[in-house]
Amino acid sequence: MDYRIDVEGHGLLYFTITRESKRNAVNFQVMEGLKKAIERAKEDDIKALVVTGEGERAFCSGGDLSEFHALKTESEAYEMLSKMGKILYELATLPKPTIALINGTAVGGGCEIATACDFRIARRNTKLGFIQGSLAITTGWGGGTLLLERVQPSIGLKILSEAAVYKSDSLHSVGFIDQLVDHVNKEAVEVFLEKMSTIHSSVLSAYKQTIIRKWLETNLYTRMEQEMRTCAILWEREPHHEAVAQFLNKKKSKAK
Ligand SMILES: CC[C@@H](C(=O)O)C(=O)SCCNC(=O)CCNC(=O)[C@H](O)C(C)(C)COP(=O)(O)OP(=O)(O)OC[C@H]1O[C@@H](n2cnc3c(N)ncnc32)[C@H](O)[C@@H]1OP(=O)(O)O
Repeated sequence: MDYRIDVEGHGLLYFTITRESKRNAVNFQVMEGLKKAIERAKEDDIKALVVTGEGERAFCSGGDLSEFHALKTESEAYEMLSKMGKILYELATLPKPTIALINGTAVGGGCEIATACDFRIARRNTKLGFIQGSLAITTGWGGGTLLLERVQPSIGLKILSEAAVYKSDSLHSVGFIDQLVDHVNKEAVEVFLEKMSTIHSSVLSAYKQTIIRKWLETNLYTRMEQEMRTCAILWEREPHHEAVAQFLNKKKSKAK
């Protein structure tokens, strides 16, 4: 199984990607798992959903390039991108607090998953980057649109356009990371939620609904879907296939 769903004390539901050797890259099984976790999190006994990755090296390295490299055309790419895009929209609009517990490197779609959560707790000095630009594509799971909802637009646009890898500390200073910690563990989540957990869940849900209402009025899903379409167009083009081949060839030459 490429993921785990655990319910911890205090009604916290943890979704963990368990593909440490692949830096917790997202394949179709992980997508299905995240969808299940979101459905489970809607039940009354769950107060908050936490998304994380197994091990200390990576939170998530984005889409599994060895698996998704087989998708060549715009429509093949759109099918995959929109599948995950819909899941990230569901995650963003879950009427309960959601937290990305960033235990290690988060790049590409890994940053999109983190952005779909309400809050981000990250290990100090961890690397994060919306690196899609370096693969000649844009964000494709709706995470670029969500980033522009989370941080000041000029900062979000700079982060997306540079396609660079930043330290968690610098993304904390621009408000993308909510809490830096030395040790990424369940205690860090409990400390972060300490005050919130004393508040009745109907109040937390009502506050979350205020942001969801704004997103409904500003057609968030339509904007995310436009991002998926744009990414699919770029995906089909040669520069993207060349960039992915370069990553996969590096892997082959490392193995020699
Ligand atoms: C597809 C959706 C799209 C979106 O809409 O957002 C994206 O997500 S695009 C972005 C895709 N992701 C990437 O380009 C990241 C690729 N990975 C890396 O740059 C690095 O692996 C890392 C994440 C910075 C970690 O570096 P390091 O700790 O040095 O590990 P290795 O590079 O040696 O990787 C170990 C192992 O894991 C495999 N791996 C890592 N990331 C992916 C991935 N995204 N897809 C598939 N496989 C991945 C890597 O190939 C190594 O495998 P082995 O050689 O078999 O050990």
